[in-house]
Amino acid sequence: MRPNGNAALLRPVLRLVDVVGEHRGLFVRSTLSIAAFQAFGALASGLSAYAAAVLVADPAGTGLARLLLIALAGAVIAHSVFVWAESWMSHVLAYKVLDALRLRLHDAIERITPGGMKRRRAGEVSGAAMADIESLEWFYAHTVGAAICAIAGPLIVIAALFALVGPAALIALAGVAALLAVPWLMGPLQARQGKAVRDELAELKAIALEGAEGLREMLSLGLAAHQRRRVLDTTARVQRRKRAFALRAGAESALADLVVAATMIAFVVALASAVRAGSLDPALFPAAVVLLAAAFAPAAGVFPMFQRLGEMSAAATRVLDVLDAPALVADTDKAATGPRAGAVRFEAVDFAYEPGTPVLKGLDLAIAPGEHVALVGASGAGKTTIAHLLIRFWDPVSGRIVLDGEDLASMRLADARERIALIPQHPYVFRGTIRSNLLLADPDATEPAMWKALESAQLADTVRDWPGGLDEPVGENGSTVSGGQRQRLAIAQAFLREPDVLVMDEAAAHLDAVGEQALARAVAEVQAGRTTIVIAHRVSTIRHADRVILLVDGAVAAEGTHPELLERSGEYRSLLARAADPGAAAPAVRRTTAERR
Ligand SMILES: Nc1ncnc2c1ncn2[C@@H]1O[C@H](COP(=O)(O)OP(=O)(O)OP(=O)(O)O)[C@@H](O)[C@H]1O
Repeated sequence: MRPNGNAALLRPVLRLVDVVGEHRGLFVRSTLSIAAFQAFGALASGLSAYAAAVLVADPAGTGLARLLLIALAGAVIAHSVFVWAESWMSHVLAYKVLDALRLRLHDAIERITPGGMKRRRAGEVSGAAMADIESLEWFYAHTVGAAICAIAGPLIVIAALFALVGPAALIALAGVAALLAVPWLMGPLQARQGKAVRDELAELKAIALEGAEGLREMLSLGLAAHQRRRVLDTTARVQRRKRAFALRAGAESALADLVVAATMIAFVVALASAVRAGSLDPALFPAAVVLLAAAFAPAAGVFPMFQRLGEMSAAATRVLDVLDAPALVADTDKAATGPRAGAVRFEAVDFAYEPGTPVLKGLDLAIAPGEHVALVGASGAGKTTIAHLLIRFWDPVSGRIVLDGEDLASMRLADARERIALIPQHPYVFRGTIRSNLLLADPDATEPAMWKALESAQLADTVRDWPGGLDEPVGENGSTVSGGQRQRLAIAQAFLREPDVLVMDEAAAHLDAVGEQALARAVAEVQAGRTTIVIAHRVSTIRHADRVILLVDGAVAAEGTHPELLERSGEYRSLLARAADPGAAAPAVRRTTAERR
């Protein structure tokens, strides 16, 4: 066992406990309700046993027996009322805790931007957002109160036992302490085994996902049998880990049962000798035994919490990992006030993703309002980086980017991203319909405005031909729309958003001739009257640009119109030659950023 194993497991869990503190009143009421129903439950058990003993001695049921039965009825009703109250309050609390945790996580994800996600797989983050938050909600809203009562409840019952039977109650105290010690001592082992199960399950999930996503490649490479073996081997490992976990959990339960039985026997023996010695009223004997069982009940209830402590700790660590991630770009409250023309200037911009590996080196670039610029350069030259700096996924290490005379880094993030829009190579299409995706760009867009945007994006005819029209479902991440349609849908969204500056990473993948023409027309429409920076992969786009900027190693190597560059720059000519004849290209030229990620 690692020293302080449980303390280390509890630390991340306790760091988030303030989500309950935000609703202290509700938490206290819910915990008091747990204590109350446990106390009334114990009282009802004790009273029924005592009443039974009294009735045995006085079958007519007069005097004390009648009083005891009335008190018993009262205790049972109070128990039920508090069970109901606790269930109601803990659900309200659960909802509020869930709300608070989701909000914190959402704010953190937004704050750290895709830049901060680079070492985190999207699945890990969404896992933290969904599954981890759900399990933490269970813990904070339903378990922390129960854990407090697991200590407080037995102490109250033992105090009552002490009043009834004297020092024999110390046996109960020792028994409850031993019962709580079982999961506490086993905690670190349980956490290690739980982690092993989760790791193997994650591996199995990844293999299964890979099998589904890479099915075509797997079949064409004849790897189906290999994939089946991987799934079976990992399943076997998962089962082995689960078996070890179950064996330990079973041993834990058996040990707990032994502790309860040993305590019970010692207690009964002690009470029996007290009755024999005449120091205990025999009528109290059954009630005391029943109360001992009632003292164990809340302590046993804390077992599931201990059994999930490792899981809770891992969940809290993953959530904290996201919450603690530093913001890569600082937001301000300052609303942009200046004119909105779409003039962009890079002033001596240096940028590096990793210290010591510069990507942009003293980049100077001035783009006039309404100008159409094509950014070209070999793979890795820094084109996508420029796009990402413009929408502030990162800020420059030094130098500045100026939009209409204002430093982008001092602008409110929401303003900057309203004024500069990015259409990536593979725009994300959200689950829903064409309409719901368009409404994301402008929630107030009217139907005619949506059709107009689709017309301009050369997508209206396609959407009209679909049976659902605007309400055609687009499947998960737009699985039912083609690459070209996806970009045109993003262009339609850009029409609805009306940004001052549009940055577009042109699709590098081969489109069919019709799709290519439609996309070119859509691009031409969306560029009209708007500053546009296109990361260009097609000579047709480059040819139509007002200015072509050739990037080499994060700096401008040449700029001018396409014919000018053809004439002046040997580097430009060889880049175009490589693009026209990919067979001759160095591998780096052909692999795009999207493919590398
Ligand atoms: N998130 C990142 N973390 C670390 N390095 C990165 C990251 N993104 C890009 N780079 C590196 O920065 C350099 C510039 O990349 P960038 O994506 O801007 O090039 P690019 O010109 O757009 O290339 P492509 O045409 O292949 O898309 C490359 O060396 C790349 O490996």
